[in-house]
Amino acid sequence: MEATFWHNKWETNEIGFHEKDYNPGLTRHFGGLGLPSGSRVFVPLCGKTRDIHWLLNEGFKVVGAELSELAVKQLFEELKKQPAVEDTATGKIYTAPGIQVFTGDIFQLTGNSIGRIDGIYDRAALVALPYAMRTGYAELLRTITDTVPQLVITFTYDQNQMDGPPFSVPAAEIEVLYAPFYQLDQVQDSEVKGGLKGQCEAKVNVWRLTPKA
Ligand SMILES: C[S@@+](CC[C@H](N)C(=O)[O-])C[C@H]1O[C@@H](n2cnc3c(N)ncnc32)[C@H](O)[C@@H]1O
Repeated sequence: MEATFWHNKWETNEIGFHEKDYNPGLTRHFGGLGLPSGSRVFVPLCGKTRDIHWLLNEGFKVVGAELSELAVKQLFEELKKQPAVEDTATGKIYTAPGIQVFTGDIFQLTGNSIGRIDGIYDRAALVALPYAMRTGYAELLRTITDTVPQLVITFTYDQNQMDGPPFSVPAAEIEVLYAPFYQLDQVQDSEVKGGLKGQCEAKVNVWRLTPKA
């Protein structure tokens, strides 16, 4: 998707992807990554997800990446945290105790810029990207985080019935993207109640990715 697509979504408040409650896949399965409290968790394409509140409450440190500065401002307001804002060549960095969010295109990030990462939480990030971008995205995550454990939440549905985002990312694609580097465990495979966007039958899948030794 073009950046303008997402900026427009935030400006018009068409953010149906934003969940009011913590994602059940996160609360049920994040512990399975085995990350100790205090670990730095990368949340790519983070929007203003409430899941960041949960991670912080659980004692994790959060590093986010988000294109829309409007989303990032709302995130900090809702967290009731006053950020320090630093201007860099690739975008602004919002920082407050326990959290740092990089605004701008995630593909501009490097391992040096984000620092050490211990785990990744991907909800509505991989599935937000069209097929042509997903290989580059998976490679980017591995490169800038040194192949750390991930919890990845995806949807599967008949892509002929509906356009993304969110896109359908079937198990076979998860295997192509991640199996060379990770042991894959599908820890949840459940129906989306009422269908995706109320339009088509879909499943929500939660994947635990454990780095291969
Ligand atoms: C479907 S939303 C999911 C947001 C969040 N993960 C959640 O669960 O609510 C995808 C988000 O990715 C952001 N985004 C899209 N392309 C991006 C890019 N290239 N770099 C950084 N953020 C991007 C959008 O602005 C949007 O907030």
